[in-house]
Parts: sequence; structure tokens; C-alpha cells
Amino acid sequence: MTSPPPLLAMRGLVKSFGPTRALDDASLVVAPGSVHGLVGQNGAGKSTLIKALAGLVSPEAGSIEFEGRPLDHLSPQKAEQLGIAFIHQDRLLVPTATVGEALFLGRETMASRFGVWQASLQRRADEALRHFFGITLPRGALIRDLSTAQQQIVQITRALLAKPRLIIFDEPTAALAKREVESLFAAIAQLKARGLTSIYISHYLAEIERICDVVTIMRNGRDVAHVEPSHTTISEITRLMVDRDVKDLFPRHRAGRGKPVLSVAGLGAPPAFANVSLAVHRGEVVGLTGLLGSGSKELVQALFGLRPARAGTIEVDGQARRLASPVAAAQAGLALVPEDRRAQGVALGLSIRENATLASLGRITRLGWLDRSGERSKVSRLIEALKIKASGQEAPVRTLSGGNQQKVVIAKWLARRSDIYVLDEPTVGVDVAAKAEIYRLIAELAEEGAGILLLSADLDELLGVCDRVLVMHRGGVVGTYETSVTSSDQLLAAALTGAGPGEGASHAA
Ligand SMILES: Nc1ncnc2c1ncn2[C@@H]1O[C@H](COP(=O)(O)OP(=O)(O)OP(=O)(O)O)[C@@H](O)[C@H]1O
Repeated sequence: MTSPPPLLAMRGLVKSFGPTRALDDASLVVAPGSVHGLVGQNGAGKSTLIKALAGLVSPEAGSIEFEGRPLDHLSPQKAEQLGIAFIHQDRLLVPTATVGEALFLGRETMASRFGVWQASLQRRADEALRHFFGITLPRGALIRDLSTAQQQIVQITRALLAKPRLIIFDEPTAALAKREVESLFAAIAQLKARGLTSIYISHYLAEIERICDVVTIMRNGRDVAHVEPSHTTISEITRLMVDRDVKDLFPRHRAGRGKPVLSVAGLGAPPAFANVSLAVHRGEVVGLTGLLGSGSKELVQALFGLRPARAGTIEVDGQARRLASPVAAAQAGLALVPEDRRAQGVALGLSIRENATLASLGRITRLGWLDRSGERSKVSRLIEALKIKASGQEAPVRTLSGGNQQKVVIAKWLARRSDIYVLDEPTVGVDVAAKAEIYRLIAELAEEGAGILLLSADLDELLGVCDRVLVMHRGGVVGTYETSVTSSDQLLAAALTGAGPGEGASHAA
């Protein structure tokens, strides 16, 4: 049987940025009706390849064919006319638009806010969101009021409404909770059944294995292998990506549990969450998880000083503290790795070295010394360990790939000597080798006597690195699970239903 001609054939692409060869003879050939995975370490060239298809970068060599026709002088408009839709990592929706406007209107017409018009838009928005994702969003909400996950759902729904021929998902699940991931997979399966072709870029190899028919593996700007997940293991895909074996993804720390370093009692910021009590001890890694709307994100925001708590107390090392701002939280001894790292964590115009140094400024030890050199050398070590791919330490962070930018922020914050680390999704968008490195660092911090609170939607990650996991549901903590005796299904069931822990787990926080 002859196979059908490819829907998309990108061949021999070359693209340099100064001294960096982002694409070096890269090819991607996609069969119609397939779900095609694209994987590679941070900086391997995945985004540059996709940007070439969107007309956002012009390759120096190579060819692109779509439905058998050669394409040149591509632009985002031309790609859209051809029926190629992109779901990018960065949010591109207008923050002041309503959900209905973001879904159905061109950007230029968003100024009109007539009541009847809005009501009809909202009704159509509800229908579309329910159709593709089985959810509705608060009526009249503006894009900026939505969480990252909700914004992404709107972005995907908008793309699907245009009935594309090819849809490219660039790390679509990075900000999604497990249940939304399932809805997305169901939507992709449905689209495939209707003959739509998808390209799926992700660092979550388990997802790639589950939904992709074929996977192209990139390394150093080149496609180095093409495999069928049904005949290949995740560790083989990892080995092809990294060109070595990655062992011990989840190293366990060997710290003993010390005194409580962070104690939260009766904390509330209604309607997001109420009456939350928890303790993180020295030498302990505590996980926190919950679906969208469970309050877990908002709880972490309150600890970051980004959301005022209306009730309850927070103690750091036995002393009552008011964490009214991120600065107050940092002064109280908390190191915070925020989720929205591009907005909150990194100065894009500055170099890697300058970003690393910024974290050291103003950090005063208990004895009153400014300890910069120690931190800086630790940052350098981390940049080395996390294999941040850049032309050098002076490269502006703006020029790094998305995952490498995240590594810079994480290196910066993890190098601060702190008593408590609050990490909000620290490994999202980070490749598997760097993930292992970040887990090793978390273990090291615990062994140095810090307490760590890790918010994550990745249940395997939580079970792999934490001692205990707190699950939130509808604004409250519904259970604390000892990870040594818990499965991811138990965590998911608790997050979904709010049912407390069964055998082998405890209610005590
Ligand atoms: N505008 C640019 N200027 C300079 N270098 C760039 C630019 N865009 C990309 N690069 C470099 O090209 C290489 C490939 O980057 P790309 O964003 O394609 O990687 P990626 O595989 O998508 O990584 P990630 O998984 O981190 O998103 C990286 O070394 C990056 O630093």
C-alpha cells in the first residue's frame, strides 16, 4: 500500500542567529490526519522550525511544501489563509477583551460593548467552550481576569472555531491541570477522527506517547530520529533527545524532618480559599495540588504576597509574619519561583549573567553581610548543571529558547540561600534532563535544611519528589497524602471529588 502524500513537508531548513545555528538541516514531514509529535531538549530548534512555518523567521536554506504546493514568502496571514493554526506558548489574547470577544471578533472591533451584542457573544462562547472542552467560564470575565490555563483554553477554542487544516500545539498542556489535559486530549482525538492533522510539541513524553502516531526527535537544530511511540519506549525517546541515558529522574532527599519553618493556620482569602492550615518543616518537601478553581494557585499567591489574606496567620520560624507584598515575603525568608516567569521572574533585555546577579542584590544574611559572591558562583554552577543553551553568559535572555529562559529564572531563585522555597510549577516547559537536575537541586535544598512547598499539576512529579502532598478542592485542603503509600490515581480522585484520603494517608497537615 502506498502512503498518501504528506500534508506538510519541511526539508533541509537552515537558520542562524548570529553564532547560533538554530536550524541545521532540519526536516519535518507530516502525514495527513495524523497527530505528529515534535520533541527535543530546550534549544533544540523546535520553536524556530514552527516559526519558519508561521513566516515569523526566514530560513536561509530549505523548502516548505503544504498539500504538495511549495510555499515561499510565508507570513502569519498567509499561514492562516492556508488553514494552519498555531497555539503558541505565549498568550496572544487581548487582555481587556471579554471571552466572547476573544473567541469571535477580530481585534479591531473589540471596542464595541453593546449589551445585546455582548449577551449573544457570551452565549456563543458558552456553547463553543462546552463543545470543545466541556466547560464554561465566568460570564462577562475579561481575559486578564482568567488564569493562564483558562486563557489557553480560550486560545485553543478560538483556533478550532476557524476550522483549520493543520493545528500546531506548542506545549499546550504546560499550564493545564490534569482534568483539562484530558479534555484537550479528547478534543484532539475528536479532531483527528474528523481528519484534522495536528503537530504536538511537548516536554511531557508520557503525553507524546499517548496521543502521537509519529514523533520527530530534534537535537542541535536537526531531526535526528523519527519513531512510532507504539514501538518505542519513553527512555529510548529520551536517549535520542539527550544523546545519553538520563537516570534517576526523581532523586530522593535524605534529610531528616526538622522544626516547622512555615506554619499557616486558618488562612483565608474568600472566595478563592478559606481556613487553610499547613506546615512545612525544615528538610521537607511538601507538595500542593488541585484543579483549576481549587484555590491552590491562589494560596500560593497569598504566600507570595500577591493576594491579601483576609483571615488566619502565617508564621516563619515561629514568628508571625504579614506577607503583604513579594518584597515582604522575600524579607521573611521565602524564595519564590513564580509561575509566570516571563512577566515576573526575568529581565528579558539583560544578559544571563546580569539576571543571575540581580538575584544576589539586597540579599543580606542574618549577620548583616551581603553574600553576593557565594550566590553568584552557585548560579554559575547551576547554569552549567542545567545546561542552559546560549552563545555565552552575556547573551540577552530574550534570545534564549523558552525553556532556557525558565532555567535562568530557576537557577537565579534556587541559588538564593533561603529557609523556605515556594515553587510554582518549576519544571513546566523544561526538558527532561534539566527536570532531573531541578529535582536534584530541590533534594539538595532540603538536605541543607530548607523547607520546600511545591505547587504542581504533575502528579508523578509530586509523588517522585515530595514527602507529602496536600490536595485542595473548592477552596479547602481535603487531605494530606504520604507519597510513599499513595498513587497518582488517589491524588487525582481527591482533586476531582474532594473525597479525603483513604488507607495509608493521613488528614493531618
Ligand atoms: N531571536 C533569536 N536570537 C538569537 N538566538 C535565538 C533566537 N531565537 C532562537 N535562538 C536560539 O536558537 C536555538 C533554538 O531555539 P528554539 O527556541 O527553536 O528551541 P526550542 O527547541 O523551541 O526550545 P524550548 O524547548 O526551550 O522552547 C536556541 O539556542 C536559541 O537560543
